[in-house]
Formats: sequence, C-alpha cells, structure tokens
Amino acid sequence: MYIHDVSLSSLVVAEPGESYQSKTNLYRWIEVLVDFPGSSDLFTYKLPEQLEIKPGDILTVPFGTQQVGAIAIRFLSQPPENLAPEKIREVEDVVSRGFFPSTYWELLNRIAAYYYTPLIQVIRVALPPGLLGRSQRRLRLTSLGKDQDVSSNTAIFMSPTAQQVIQLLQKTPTGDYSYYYIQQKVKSAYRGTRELIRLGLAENYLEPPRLNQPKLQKAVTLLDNNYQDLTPRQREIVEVLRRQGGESWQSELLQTCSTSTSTLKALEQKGYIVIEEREILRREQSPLMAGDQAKSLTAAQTNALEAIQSLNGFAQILLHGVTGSGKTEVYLQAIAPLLNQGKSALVLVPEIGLTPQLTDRFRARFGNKVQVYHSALSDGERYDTWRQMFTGEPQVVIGTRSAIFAPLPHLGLIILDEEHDGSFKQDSPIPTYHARTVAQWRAELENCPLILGSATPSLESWVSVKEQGSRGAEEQGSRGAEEQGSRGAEEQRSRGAEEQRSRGAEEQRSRGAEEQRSRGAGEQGSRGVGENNFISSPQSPVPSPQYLSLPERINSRPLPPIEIIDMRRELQAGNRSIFSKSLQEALEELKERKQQGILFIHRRGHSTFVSCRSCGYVLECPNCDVSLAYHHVEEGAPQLLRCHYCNYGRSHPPHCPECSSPYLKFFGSGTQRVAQELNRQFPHLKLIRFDSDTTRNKGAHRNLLSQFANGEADLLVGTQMLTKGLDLPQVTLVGVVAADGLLHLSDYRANERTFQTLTQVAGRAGRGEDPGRVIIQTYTPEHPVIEAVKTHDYQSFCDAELEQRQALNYPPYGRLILLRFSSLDPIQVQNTAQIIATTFSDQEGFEILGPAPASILRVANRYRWQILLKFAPDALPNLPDWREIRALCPTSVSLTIDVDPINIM
Ligand SMILES: Nc1ncnc2c1ncn2[C@@H]1O[C@H](COP(=O)(O)OP(=O)(O)OP(=O)(O)O)[C@@H](O)[C@H]1O
Ligand SMILES: [Zn+2]
Ligand SMILES: [Zn+2]
Repeated sequence: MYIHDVSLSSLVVAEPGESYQSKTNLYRWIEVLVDFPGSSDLFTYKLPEQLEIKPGDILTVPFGTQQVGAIAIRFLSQPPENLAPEKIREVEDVVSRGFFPSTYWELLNRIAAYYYTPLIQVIRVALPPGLLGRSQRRLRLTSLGKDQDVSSNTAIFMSPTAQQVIQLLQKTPTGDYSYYYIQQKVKSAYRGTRELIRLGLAENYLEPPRLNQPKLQKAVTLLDNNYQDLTPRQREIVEVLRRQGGESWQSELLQTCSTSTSTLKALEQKGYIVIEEREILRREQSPLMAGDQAKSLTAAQTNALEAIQSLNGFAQILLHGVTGSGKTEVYLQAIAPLLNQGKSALVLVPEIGLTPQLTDRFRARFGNKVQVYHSALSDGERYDTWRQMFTGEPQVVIGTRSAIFAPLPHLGLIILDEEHDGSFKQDSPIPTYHARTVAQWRAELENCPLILGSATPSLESWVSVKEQGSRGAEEQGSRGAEEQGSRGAEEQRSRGAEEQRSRGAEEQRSRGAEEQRSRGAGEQGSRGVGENNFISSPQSPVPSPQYLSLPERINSRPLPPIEIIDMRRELQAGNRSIFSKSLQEALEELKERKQQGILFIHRRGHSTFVSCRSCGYVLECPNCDVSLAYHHVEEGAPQLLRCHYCNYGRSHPPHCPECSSPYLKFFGSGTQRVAQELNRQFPHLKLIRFDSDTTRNKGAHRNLLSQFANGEADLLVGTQMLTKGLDLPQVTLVGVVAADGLLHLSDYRANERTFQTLTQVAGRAGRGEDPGRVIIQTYTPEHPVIEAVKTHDYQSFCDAELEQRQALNYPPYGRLILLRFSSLDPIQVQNTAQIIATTFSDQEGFEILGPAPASILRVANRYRWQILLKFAPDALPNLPDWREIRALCPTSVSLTIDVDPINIM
C-alpha cells in the first residue's frame, strides 16, 4: 500500500467508447479509495490478471489484516516510485461494476483539486447522506449453495475453510452474513469465500446503508380468478382485485373490502393470490397537477430555443431574460425532446422550498418524470430519489446546489436557473464549491450543453460573455432580438465549441503534468488526496458562454416603472411613518382595485436591536458579538429576544439589565414590525408574513403562497425569499421598505447583490394584465445602484461595477481564496492566523490581506479570524502546500479554505 496524491495529469480513465481492454494491458496498478474510518488517502493496488476493473467500480481489497470495501479511482502506468512493486497487494474482487462512470470520477477529482479538499470529502457531498459510511459488504448463498449438501462428494473438493463458511451460512434462514461477521467466525475466511464464489455457491453483495433501507410494503397480486371453492366474501375480494388490474397494496385492499389479513391469507393458501413485500420508492409527495401543453413561443423565445437545440455536445449559454420574459418556458421546451431521446436533464434552482411554483410547472409538463432532490428531504427520500436516478430512465431532476452531483447516466442538458444567486455557493464545510463552476465542468465532461439563466446575470458570467470577442455580448445586446438568436448560434458553431473544448483540456493536462514533474518524488508520499496545487485561471479552460437574450416580457408587457422615494424628504415633510406618502397611497388603492401587493423587508423579526434610552446599553447575545433581535408577533404574544446567528433566545426584560430603567427602545424594522404597522395603519388590508419564522414547517412555503395566489390576502410581507421566481399575475404593487440595509453590507459584492435583489423583487410586479408599480424607499436615492435599478439598466450597472472590480483586482478579474480560522480560544486562533500569514509573505504572485478578525469576531462562542489571498488576473501563482498549512493549525483551530469566496464577512 502506498499513499499518493491525486492530480489531473496522472488521471487516466477509460474514455467513453474507448476500448477498455487496451488500458488494462498498459496499466497494471490502480489507485483506490478505501472505505475505512478516518482514511482519506488513495492506496495503490495491483490489478489481478483475469479481473476486469474500471474506475468507479466498487472493490474489495486487503487492508492491514482485513478485507475492506473500496472504490476504484484510476489506473496507474507505473507503480509509485518509492514502493517496491512486489510489496503492492492485489485487488481482491469486484463487488459492483460501473457504480459511477469515469467522467463522474474525473468531476469529483477536479473538485477535490480545485477546492483543496480531500477526495473522500467530495465524494461525501456527492452521495446521499450515509451511503458510503454505512454500506456493508455481505455474502449470501446462491440457490445452488443453499441446496449444496456439504457432506456429499462434491464437497470433498472444497477446502476446509470453504466448508466452514458454507456451513455457517446454511445455518441461517436467509443464507447470508456480513463479511465482518464471517471473518470473526471463520479463520482466514476470505479464501473460503472466494472459493465459494468461484464455485457459484455464494455471491457478494453490497447492502445499502442501514438507516436507508428500501421501504417495503405488502402487495397483493391476483393469480387465478376462476372462483372455484371460494366463499362469497373471498370471491368479492378477488373481484375487487381483478377490477384494479390484478394488483393492490395490501393495506388499500383491506380497506376497500373491509376485510382482514386472515381472509387474505386463506386466499393465498388456496393459490388465488400472492402477498409479497414490494419496494416503494419514497419520493417527495407532490400535489396532482393538471397537465399542461407547450405554449407557442414568442419570437425571442423561439430564437433562444433554436440556438439551444442547434448545439451539439458541450457549450455554454447565458440566457439573459428580463423578469417575466418566459425563461422557464424555454427550459421546458428545450428539455421535452431530450426526454424522448432517452436523455435526462438537470435543473438547479437556488432554494427549492421557495419555488414550489417552478417545480409545479415542470410537473404539469412532465408528470412523474420529475424528481426533486434537495437537502430538506428525509434521508430515506434522498436515498430513494438518488437510486431512481441511477436507473437511467429519462427524467428531469430539479434540485438545489448539491443536485449537481445527481448520478444521471444519460445527461442531455444542465440548467442553472437564477445563476447569479449566492446560494449556489457552499461556504462551509469543504469543499466550498460553486454549483455553477461544477456545472461547467460536468457539462464539459458529459459533453452536454449548460444553460445559465437569469434576469440579472452574475458579473462572472457577464464578463465571460463579453470577453468572447469583439462580436460578443455588447453588440448582441443592442441588436434586435430577432436577428440575435440565430446569428449568435451561427457564430458559436463556426468558432467551434469543439476546438475550444479540446484546447482547454489540453492546456489543463500539460499544465498539470508540469507541476507534477517539478515536484520532488519524495514529497509525494506525504500528501493527501486533492491537496495538489492545481489551480486554473478564471478565463480558462472552460470556453465562454454564448449570449442569448429575452429582452422583453411576454406579450410585450412593460417592465414596471420604479419610483425612488427619498426618505429624508419624508421626514422633513413631517412623515414619521415607515411608509412614505406614495407607498401609503398605493396601499390604499390596492383594496379598491382588487389587486395584490408585495412588501420587501430586508430583515425578519420585529427590531434589529434593543437599547436603553437612559444609559445606552444594548442587549447582546452571550455567545456572539451581535445584538439580539426583538421578536414580537402580535399583541399579547410573548416578547422574545433572539440571536440571528446562533439562535439563542431569552424573554425580553422589562427593565434595562444595566441601570434598571424601564425605557427600552427598539431600532431597525423587521417583518414583524412592518406587519404590525400595516395592521395599525391599514386595518382593512389582509396580509401574510413570509419569512423564515413563518415558513419553518414542511410545506409552509407552498401553503402561504397558494393562500396568497387564491386571493386570501392583499399583501405578502417578507424577506429575501419572496424575491425568487414568484409568478403571480395579480400582483401589481411591489414596495421596498428600506433599500439601504442591503447596500450597507460591507463586502465587495454588496452592490451586485443589491442590484440583483432589487431588480428581482421589482420584477414580481405587473406580470399580468394590469400594469405594475414599484416603490423603493431609501435614504440614499443618489446611489448609483439605486439609479441603475430605477432605469432597469443592467448594462450601465455592470460597466460601473466592473470598472471598480478591475481597478482593485477583485473577481471576476482577480481571484480570491479566503482562509477562515475559528476556535473557542481567542488567543490561539489569532496566533495561528498570524503564523500562517507569515508563511505566505515570502511567496510571490498574490496579495495577502490580513490576518484580520472577521467582521463579527465571535459567533456561537467561536472566535473567527481570516486571511484573504488575492491573485492577479491570469497569474498562476505558486500556491503553498495546503497540507503544510493545515499542519500549522493546532487541533483547537479549525481552518476552512474557501476558494472563490462570495461571503467575506
Ligand atoms: N410563449 C408564451 N406565451 C404565453 N405565456 C407565456 C409564454 N412564455 C411564458 N409565458 C408565461 O409568462 C409568465 C412569465 O414567464 P416565466 O415565469 O417563465 O418568466 P421568467 O423569465 O422565468 O421570469 P423570472 O425571471 O422573473 O422568474 C409565466 O406565467 C408563463 O407561463
Ligand atoms: Zn440602561
Ligand atoms: Zn448568538
């Protein structure tokens, strides 16, 4: 055994369609990941002759004195340098073939390398929870083995261990045991088991994780219905079963016929029916949808669809469609023909609970071919949905960021809807992947198109389109929608996506190889999986997306006009309400016109902090360096103080804890306060509060949204979560109570995030017949972001913002890596951050910002420090060895390496 690191250069896997046989002749070693607690390294094994192994197969290998499960990762053409070939042990056997295709493994390896994460941890995010950890290898008798008479003549040829093992198995009613148990009971059992398998008396299998065993339910199947010797009661049951097509779940049959299990048993004994356990796949229960037909497309939609359908193999599309322009319809029609070709599609959305409407639209179109996959499913649901994907049946998987790992065998298309959304990025734990980046790799490896859809594309995507060349996005943007779709597609084709792809791959390979060579051989041994220095510059190797736009709303409906209200003026004019005059008038009109409205508030709760008027004391969280938010839903409800970081809660004190003054004042408005204020000023308006406090239970989002859609309320009052994808034609008014809270978040993405949020929330208004109206209240109306939102001017916002980013080398130009340290010990975490920062100081090619305390130093009693590394564009710096960096961290300090971080706070 030998520990070796993974790097792309030595990643040799069978390409699809390539002859695998020729590879085995070349490569006589294989690296495997062993399923052994605490082991995250790759180990090298010899390929036995006569045994076909491919990357992605599940194996058994000798490990120390045991046999353990393992996953074949990749072939090696040479044994590791400092290990004698004769010391390398052989793979024992293949348990399950083709568990994952080779492209999938390459994907996992890229993620491990790019995000500095041990491969095993990447595999853990890719698999449903618990699959790897708890799966168990077992041995069971075949029917031949069950009938084998151990004292007979044939058995004489069996070795004594094989005889012992088969006797052990025959003693159990099921004829199977775990390997672990067999090894405990029979000395050197492994030889015996191999022998039994060779003789066809026993077989290997992998038992699925214990907690997630398939769910079984009794099913009744009709065998015979010629009614002889049946009582009238029994005859009735058989008749019911026949009318149901000869099959029913037992529980349903019992209910329909009001009968008992003993009556069914009697029928079974007479040979009329069989009752057997059958597996039911647990999937999220979905409401039944009325079917829905493809809509006839607008000209711009048609152009976009044609461009998408003309793609062959890997290509990226940025589908920039204003809010309400019908992007979803384009997705649906792009997917439909794929399903008919036997392929599947993957649709990623920011937060699935928030977008039941989107899932419903897919279900209405594709029925039960739609699978929903996200972390809020129970482990059992996740496991079953995951296995359903493996069947290879054409299907549409809709999910959140981790669904990018959905094991769909024939992937025909990947879509990232609202691609700009921050929830596609994982901040912790490692790998700190961005689903967009992973989607780009996956589409490339699976050779299928990737569509990035948004009304407010991320600057990353925008820049990559612009950099595509002189005939890029800018020109296209100003061209008529008509012309643009087809021209764009043509350009793309002639430039040859193919060529780009192979170039990208080549570059990568040779770069990887170089690095590999330059590293000392001795060094290799100490490294773990995925700790190599591969890093790619932002522009390469993935080719730029093609730009498609849907510049207008459906039916040429206008985008809603946006009024900016200067709240300082309101105050000067004597209006002390949180609602401006305009907003008050607009709210008054809602009821008269039988229309609905949405009010956006940046925060939940009632007030963001509570402070004493007499001494200025601010009530703070005992575990975090933040103030406590005041929660009070309505008159008579308990008054609570809650920490929005660690969820600490306490009752609201009647007096200041410091000076006992009774005069405590509330600052900063959240959803609860706005709701209370609305109830006071507009008692006739019915409202629904929509924030993480009111949507905690499963299905709550859907319930509240359908209440609102059914007209049971006039106003929807909520946070961020109502900016995403709501398509409600009756909504004419959108109000933003205070835009400033968004702008004042102190990181380099605050402007981009504010522009996106405000544009998206504004986009909820006027999607139906009646024109919309948007009112944004702010104390800084002159802010350039607010002005760009007002004029719906994405382009000029981007230009201004990109200029700043470029000047400071921030993404999408420069690249960032954030090291986050945290510890219960305030001194140790600071010292560690300082020590590590000095190890960087002699390196060239990047700038070191920090170490600095995080903007909130303490959260949940952990002290947080960080170091930001900033790389110049196109620089391929000599990055430190992350293993060594990690080694400098004492166990009490945890380090997260966040590659391409988007939250730097
Ligand atoms: N070709 C069409 N003809 C008629 N109606 C359409 C057509 N395409 C889409 N629609 C309808 O227009 C509305 C808006 O479309 P959709 O929600 O897909 O827009 P979107 O671009 O995804 O919006 P957003 O980005 O704001 O969420 C939907 O109700 C949809 O059913
Ligand atoms: Zn006080
Ligand atoms: Zn707290």
